[in-house]
Amino acid sequence: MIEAVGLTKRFGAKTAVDDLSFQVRPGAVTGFLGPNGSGKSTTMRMILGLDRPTAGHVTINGHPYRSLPNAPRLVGALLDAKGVHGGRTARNHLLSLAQLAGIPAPRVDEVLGVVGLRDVAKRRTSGFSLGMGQRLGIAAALLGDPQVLLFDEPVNGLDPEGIHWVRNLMKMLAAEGRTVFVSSHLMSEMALTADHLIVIGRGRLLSDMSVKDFISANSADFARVRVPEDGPEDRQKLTATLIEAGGRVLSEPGGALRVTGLPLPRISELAHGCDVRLWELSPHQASLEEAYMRLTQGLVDYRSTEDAKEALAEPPPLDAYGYPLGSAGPAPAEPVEVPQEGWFAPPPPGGPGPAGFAPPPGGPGPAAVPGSPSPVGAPAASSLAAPAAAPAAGAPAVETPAASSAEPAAAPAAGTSAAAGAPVSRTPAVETSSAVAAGEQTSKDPR
Ligand SMILES: Nc1ncnc2c1ncn2[C@@H]1O[C@H](COP(=O)(O)OP(=O)(O)OP(=O)(O)O)[C@@H](O)[C@H]1O
Repeated sequence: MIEAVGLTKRFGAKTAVDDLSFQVRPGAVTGFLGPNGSGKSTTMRMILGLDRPTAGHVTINGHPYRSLPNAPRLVGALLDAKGVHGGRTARNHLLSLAQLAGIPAPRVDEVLGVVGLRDVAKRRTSGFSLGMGQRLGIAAALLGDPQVLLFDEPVNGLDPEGIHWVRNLMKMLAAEGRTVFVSSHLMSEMALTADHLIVIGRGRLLSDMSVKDFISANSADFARVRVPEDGPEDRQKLTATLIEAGGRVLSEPGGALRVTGLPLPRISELAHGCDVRLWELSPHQASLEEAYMRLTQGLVDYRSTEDAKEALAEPPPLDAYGYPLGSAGPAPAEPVEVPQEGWFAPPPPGGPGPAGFAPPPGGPGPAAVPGSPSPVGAPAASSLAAPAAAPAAGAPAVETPAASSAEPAAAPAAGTSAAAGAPVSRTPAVETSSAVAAGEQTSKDPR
């Protein structure tokens, strides 16, 4: 089990990880989600002893990584698939890691087979594609047959077959009782792979719950209602009736109505009562992506300039459910259009989130992006506070090499699977432990 308590990391004035406490339990795949720059990699690096926490601590099976007896056999990690020495063959790369960790050579061939790289085992890694590099990184993580596995964006660059393979691998590792902690930006993939989610935003914990609970806590189920296309007046009549009965009605691009607040049988009765035929009445649940976007949309640091322009728009006044005022007004009413971003999720019943699910202090909280429904009282136009075009300006001084040397001098057992994920051998001549920490330290984009 991985346990973080009050974990905090500051880089100069920048707080990358802020008082984070969570547990990652064995026997499940735990997804680690958060917008770009929210502190996922930094958290993983602290778990692996590659960054020293400014405050708090994190342990694996009760010990800090650096105090673990036989760490390479207990913990495996993929942090940066590009962190391999391009002049070496895949097999030699793994062999060197295995030797450093006291792992017998036959295991190298075994993991090469597991990740599907046996045929290219004798090729130099400099010629590897992104996907092949990912597979090699995963092989390195698996080398010690560890009980605890960390993967930072493992499906990056993989083709659909590769993504499917990683999904099954993660599930299989968890089913064997291992602790699997995996970060990803691919929500659809996370929805299929993870059992549990830890979501952070600007370094702070936003959510720690099962995927199912996360979706229902951050979005509402809705009914899709479709009337015959030749009856616009029927659509209007039904909309007015549904709103009058207490429903919330949004209009989807294809002409269907998205209804929340009324159970399906009630919608059916109301339609019958106002003599409107239905072509569709179906229950729907928001996707993980929609629920995630709803939770984190106010906490995104880096946004496209188009979105930034959008942020200049005045948000519409909203009612207590987070819908634009007027959508629940007296009949006749036109349904309000579903926002077109493609990720709109209706807010959960009763407010912006579950009890105890508070947005970080000072943060805009969920649903604060103008143009999309948000709960009353949520600070608006938060993205103005974090201009997309100037991430570097907002970033504090990147930790200098001198400052980096304040990091633990000895990296976690070089040659462990964890170190394998780091650029251990980026420079052929420099393969010392401290090079691992220093190399990783500077490998991040100075965002
Ligand atoms: N060595 C460093 N020096 C200064 N700032 C850093 C350093 N490493 C990370 N940061 C900053 O800390 C914040 C968190 O970065 P981190 O890489 O942990 O985020 P992330 O969630 O992994 O992002 P992504 O999803 O883009 O990989 C960012 O603002 C980043 O710029």
